[in-house]
Amino acid sequence: MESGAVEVQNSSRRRTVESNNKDTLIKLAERLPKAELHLHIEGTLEPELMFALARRNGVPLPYDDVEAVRAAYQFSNLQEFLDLYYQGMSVLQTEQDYYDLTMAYLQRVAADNVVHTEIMFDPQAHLERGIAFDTLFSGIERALQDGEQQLGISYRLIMSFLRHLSEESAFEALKTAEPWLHRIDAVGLDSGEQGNPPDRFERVFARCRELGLKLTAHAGEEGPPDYVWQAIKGLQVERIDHGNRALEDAELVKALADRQFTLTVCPLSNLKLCVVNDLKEHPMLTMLESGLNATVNSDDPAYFGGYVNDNYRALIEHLPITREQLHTLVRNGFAGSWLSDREKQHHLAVLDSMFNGRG
Ligand SMILES: Nc1ncnc2[nH]cnc12
Ligand SMILES: [Zn+2]
Repeated sequence: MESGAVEVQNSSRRRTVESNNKDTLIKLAERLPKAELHLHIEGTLEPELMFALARRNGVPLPYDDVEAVRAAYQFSNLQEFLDLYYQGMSVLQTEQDYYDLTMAYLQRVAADNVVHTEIMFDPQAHLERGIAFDTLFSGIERALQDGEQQLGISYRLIMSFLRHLSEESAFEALKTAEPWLHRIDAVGLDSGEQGNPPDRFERVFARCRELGLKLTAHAGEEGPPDYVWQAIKGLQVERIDHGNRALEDAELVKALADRQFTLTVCPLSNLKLCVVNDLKEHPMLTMLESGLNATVNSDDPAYFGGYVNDNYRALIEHLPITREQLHTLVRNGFAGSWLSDREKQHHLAVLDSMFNGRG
């Protein structure tokens, strides 16, 4: 055979081997037990449920059908998504609506082998529509309790403050939540990042710390590395949600790596919101190679086209990720969770044995 033809044959064989390896890795990722640490429950509202709840509650929707809703999910930045996200959640009115929303998410991720989830909810977005805290909280919590019993998915609850609103509004939400605080594990900070620096929320986060709540914040999704510094120094968070833009500041990367911060990274969200232009350019492997404890999460799966396994699959398809790196990512999910040390050790041991071929 001509040497050119041999080369073509070799390179096509190489591609087949690579794609077989990727398929094997995807199948492994799908069946591994996983933790999800970055999930907005309101972002799990699938168009079908949105329509069902709109009908149930007599809420008008500006769409003719579910296809029209899906077609509208084209975003060029975070704010364009947030506008539809806040509009979509207007169909949530009763305790049963919040239950149905949460249970649908749990049933969906049980199929992805998620065994632990730490979910965020945005109370201000519901309180300002006249929904009582008890209504939303009871529905979400009842589904989480049923999910734990029926599906074996453990959970933690994160109450998130909306950063486009004032710190005073965050304090009001905290006051409203007081009777339920012993059933809430952590607080977070989300919504439009640009122009809404973490510093503005230092006092409310200090108060939450005093109350014994754990702390996290979205930072470095669209906002500059300085917002990540503010989150770790000013708010004194224990985790960073997203953190992509931390990579622009070598000193910050070193600080996050030295202090073993967990970053809750969301690949399909990053693609949909144009934080990255192509998944081939996603910084996940750079994060791992820089010693950052990155994890894989879905953020708002109903809006971004995928749940946890879809995010793993997308990463494996687009990046030269190794089996060891997959192991690290799934491990980081449990290690960075707010499970007890004993629970973490249990999950990590199961995971390690699956990777070592004994699972
Ligand atoms: N990706 C995201 N960033 C900031 N706030 C959000 N609220 C829901 N999803 C969000
Ligand atoms: Zn988020």
